[in-house]
Amino acid sequence: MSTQELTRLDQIRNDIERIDQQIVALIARRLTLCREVGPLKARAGLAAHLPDRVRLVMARWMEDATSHGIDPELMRHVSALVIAAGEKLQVEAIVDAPAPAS
Ligand SMILES: C=C(O[C@@H]1C=C(C(=O)O)C=C[C@H]1O)C(=O)O
Repeated sequence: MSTQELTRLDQIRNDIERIDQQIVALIARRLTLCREVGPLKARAGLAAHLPDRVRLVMARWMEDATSHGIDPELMRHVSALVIAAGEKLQVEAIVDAPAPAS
């Protein structure tokens, strides 16, 4: 491998690591919002898991994947994991939430 190629490999790996940090930060932000929505939905009598909404959100991830030229099946799996993690946090937030003043 030439010195030029080794330099390029280093650059690419640095870019990948930066992107990984951004992905984690964005997922953390999304999960924080999902947690916040839990008690609001509970007060509105809505379940943490809403199948119609999940279908819509997953379809959007998959459409976006297609428009970026990547496999929508990858995003089906990723979105399912991210959504399930958010729903778990919602349930925990509902259990932890103080009872509303009547
Ligand atoms: C965040 C919500 O709650 C759940 C999580 C969703 C998500 O992570 O996108 C979508 C629907 C619900 O199953 C919501 O109702 O908007």
